[in-house]
Amino acid sequence: MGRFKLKCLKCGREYGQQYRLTCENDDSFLRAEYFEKKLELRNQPGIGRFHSWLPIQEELTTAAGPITYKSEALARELGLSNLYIGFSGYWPEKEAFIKTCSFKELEAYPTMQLLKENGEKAIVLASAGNTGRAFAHVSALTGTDVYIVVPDSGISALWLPEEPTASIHLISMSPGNDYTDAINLAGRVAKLPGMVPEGGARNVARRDGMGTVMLDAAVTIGKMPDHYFQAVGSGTGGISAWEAALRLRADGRFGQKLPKLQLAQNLPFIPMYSAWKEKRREIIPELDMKDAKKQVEETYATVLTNRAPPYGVTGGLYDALVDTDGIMYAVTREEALEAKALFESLEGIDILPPSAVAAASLLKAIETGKVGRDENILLNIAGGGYERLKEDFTLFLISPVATARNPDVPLEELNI
Ligand SMILES: Cc1ncc(COP(=O)(O)O)c(C=O)c1O
Repeated sequence: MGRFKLKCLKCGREYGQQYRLTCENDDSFLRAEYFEKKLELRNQPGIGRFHSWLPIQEELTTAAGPITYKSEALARELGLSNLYIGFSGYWPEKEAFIKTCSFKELEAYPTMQLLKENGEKAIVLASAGNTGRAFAHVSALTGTDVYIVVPDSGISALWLPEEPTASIHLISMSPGNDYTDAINLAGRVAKLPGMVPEGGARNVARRDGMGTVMLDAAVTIGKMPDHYFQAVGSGTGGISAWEAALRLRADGRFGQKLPKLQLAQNLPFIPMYSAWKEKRREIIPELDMKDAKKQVEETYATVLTNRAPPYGVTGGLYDALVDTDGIMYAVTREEALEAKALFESLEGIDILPPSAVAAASLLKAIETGKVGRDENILLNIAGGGYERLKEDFTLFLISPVATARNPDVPLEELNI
């Protein structure tokens, strides 16, 4: 028996339960409509708790999942009385067991499960680093084949807390290619027979997996937070938080006001910030990311550099920002580094660069009066605990099976 249907957000066309990324009529997002309208927590240790709103049949049993806790030290320092930290990473003392250290693992488990339930064999994705690591880890655990295309800047992020398996096929790109080049090459590889494109933000399993950060926060706090802080590159996490909030609102037990999305990009690469500042649905490359490749190279949090984010598409980040009366921030490298040091010294766990950008945006929001001292604030620390993980695990680098010169190389050359 099915648990959900897919619905096109533009034309309303409905599809049954399947691995589908697009509507046949238009380019809008599809959204999962679950038959369970109330969130009913399952007795699982991690993300599987939120089975009600994950697009899969079988419950996930992994210990990896989002955790939420109320900050004391950072909250005191910032003068906030209800600051909650959503932490996706490794921090066993807080029961956080995401061993690839980012919320991308929350996307990977339901996506790979949905793939399996639909009888598909191999999935193809592009990654700036963290997503690839997450999918490689789940591939190592499940044996499902993954083809991961990563730009040179992301290769050092492709490590695992276990020995890599033959099911992981890593394709690197030579220097000069960025994340968007990796997306373009992955798109071509995905057209080979037997391959399924992962789909990025179009993949409902990815979005609803990431949405569990908001669900966990609402369950922990007892209601939806007033504000949601996250650093964005594609914006998928922001879209996911919004969609999760829509479901929580319809549930009725978690409040009726949608959390205000407060999202950050890292200077100098800030296309969505730049477009949203003018309330434009379109990103205009000449205005919003002039000299994009150079900007990308200069950006501290490299995973936040997507040149083709799902911003203007129906159901994308622009719609999420409009619906939640959202705000975007542009954060400098120095601001991020300062916020990282502050967070780590007060909260006692190391965090990844994008999380530092998110923390810096919270500091800006306080300075400019964009949050009230007593409001419920959710700071999504979407990646962290890497240093903590190294204390407990040996890490293994994944070796590429091929290196591509550019996104247009003949695929035979890659020998995959
Ligand atoms: C730790 C972390 N935070 C934030 C992001 C941005 O995610 P998105 O823009 O897809 O929401 C990423 C992307 O890789 C990430 O790895």
